[in-house]
Amino acid sequence: MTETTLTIARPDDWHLHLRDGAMLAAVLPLTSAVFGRAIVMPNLKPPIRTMTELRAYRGRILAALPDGHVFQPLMTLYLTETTDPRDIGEGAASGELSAVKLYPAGATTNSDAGVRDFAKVRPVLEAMQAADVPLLVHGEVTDPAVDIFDREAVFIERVLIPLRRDFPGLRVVMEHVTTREGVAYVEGAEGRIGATITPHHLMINRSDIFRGGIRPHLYCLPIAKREEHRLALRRAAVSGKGRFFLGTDSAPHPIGDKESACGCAGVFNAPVTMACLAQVFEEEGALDRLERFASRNGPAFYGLPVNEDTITLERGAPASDIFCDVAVEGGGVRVFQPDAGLSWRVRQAA
Ligand SMILES: NC(=O)N[C@@H](CC(=O)O)C(=O)O
Ligand SMILES: [Zn+2]
Ligand SMILES: [Zn+2]
Repeated sequence: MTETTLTIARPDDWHLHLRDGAMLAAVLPLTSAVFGRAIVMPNLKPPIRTMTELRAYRGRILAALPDGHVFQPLMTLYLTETTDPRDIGEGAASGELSAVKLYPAGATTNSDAGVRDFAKVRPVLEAMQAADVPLLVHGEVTDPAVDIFDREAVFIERVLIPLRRDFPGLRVVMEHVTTREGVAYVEGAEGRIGATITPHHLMINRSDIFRGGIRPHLYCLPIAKREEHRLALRRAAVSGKGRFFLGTDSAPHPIGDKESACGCAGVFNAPVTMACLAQVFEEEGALDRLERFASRNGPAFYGLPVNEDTITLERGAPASDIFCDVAVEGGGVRVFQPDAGLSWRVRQAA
């Protein structure tokens, strides 16, 4: 008999963009209705570079939480060539700093303040290794000579392997892994490494971005790759292996910024993440391993307890308005919509 409901420990999102201001207020409730915690990305304009900025941003997130939502934002600092190593020690000691994010300068949305010269951030990486603060990497090289579809694999060879050799005790997460090479590296590497996987990279390949015309709402970075890579990501996600866990990379942008002559990168999936995952895990015959991917492996990697309460997924079409644009002053945000539709939904509290 096929299951019609699935109850799992409340999931967490280990890679989320909440933005700020009106956008934060519009998108946060869609995450906090379902997820217990999220690693909040620091690529605001300007980015979150100091513990003072981090505390203020955390306060704005908590202030934007709807009544009745129990949600813990786990805060990150944006690594720059001028990051103060003392901020790392202070943030780790107080428990306010969950991780530090490395954006190679120019790699993605709001990454201009990122790292160009890795020698300049060595003292910060040393402080992180000493205080056991994880380094989260946007793993793409920015060398324009490297083809966009190869940038993740080249990053592993040119940046990640040497960096981990120099800092063998540093905990590292390859964020939004998109390739067979990324999966193979994370599976085989020694030491403490994990990888987040997004729902959209489990559902689309690069051809989908151009199916019937150019579809800017499927454009994100790292860009979706060939089908063989999507299948490798699926195998990793459903494997149950502790190194792979959910990071939605839900990245809202105003529709006008995506539907543009130079559209920006990011897929907004927060309202449909768990329905998408139930679909993927069912297709893979692995619904029994969804809880590990979404609720257990992440806390284990970050050294946190699994959430004590649960959510229930049920078979059935999601509410008809789930794909409606999310209203934000100055223009809406388009929700990720798989072509095949969705046949699971999160049960709403009675
Ligand atoms: N993933 C994306 O395409 N965009 C993210 C940045 C990022 O995670 O690289 C964003 O902030 O919009
Ligand atoms: Zn990224
Ligand atoms: Zn991201």
